[in-house]
Amino acid sequence: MSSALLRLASASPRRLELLSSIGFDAERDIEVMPVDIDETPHEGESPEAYVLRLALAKASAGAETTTLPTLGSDTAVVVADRILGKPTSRDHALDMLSLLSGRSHEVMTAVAISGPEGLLTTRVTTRVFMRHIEAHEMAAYWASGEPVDKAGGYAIQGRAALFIERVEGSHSAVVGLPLFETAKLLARQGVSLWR
Ligand SMILES: Cc1cn([C@H]2C[C@H](O)[C@@H](COP(=O)(O)OP(=O)(O)OP(=O)(O)O)O2)c(=O)[nH]c1=O
Repeated sequence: MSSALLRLASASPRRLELLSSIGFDAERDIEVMPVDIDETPHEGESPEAYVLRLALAKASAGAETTTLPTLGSDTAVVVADRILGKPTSRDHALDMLSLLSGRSHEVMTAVAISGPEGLLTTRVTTRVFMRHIEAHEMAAYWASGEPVDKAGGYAIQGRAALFIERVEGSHSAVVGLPLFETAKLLARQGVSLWR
């Protein structure tokens, strides 16, 4: 019988790593079950509503086949009211980096956790300040392979740290899961980190 404490409805290796970093055993405590949902924003949907809707959809879909508390999350990069998803091509990635270069933007991450208390949610917005990125740096960054599966086409936990002057808010939320807020929700659902 599985002794897992939590189902993670996510294909993101970052979310699993983040949960491991606060004391979960990735193999024993977490059952990973990615769910496939349509991530297209609705017409006129605000970025705040968008990330919350997707986190709820992931948690709900993941919870259908388990009695374990189930976590779904979504991260979006938002600049000038535009939601930047994951780049679909080199040009798309370079366009995104050009938009982000030399200014600040917001990263919104929503988390939904189902469990005995029903569906609990939280949303964290973090401001990320990027320096100007030269065209040759953007090209080299794309060639590194890092932007591919990242919202906004960059990874703060990787080489994009070279471009990021500072962050106001939650660093872990930018990587994919706001750990402080997530641990509070988990505790409310009866998932304790201190065993
Ligand atoms: C901005 C940023 C995003 N990301 C990643 C986190 C997420 O994995 C991804 C945002 O896409 P999401 O759609 O939130 O997540 P996902 O598709 O990877 O996984 P799932 O939907 O199955 O949970 O971008 C970083 O790793 N570093 C960063 O600095």
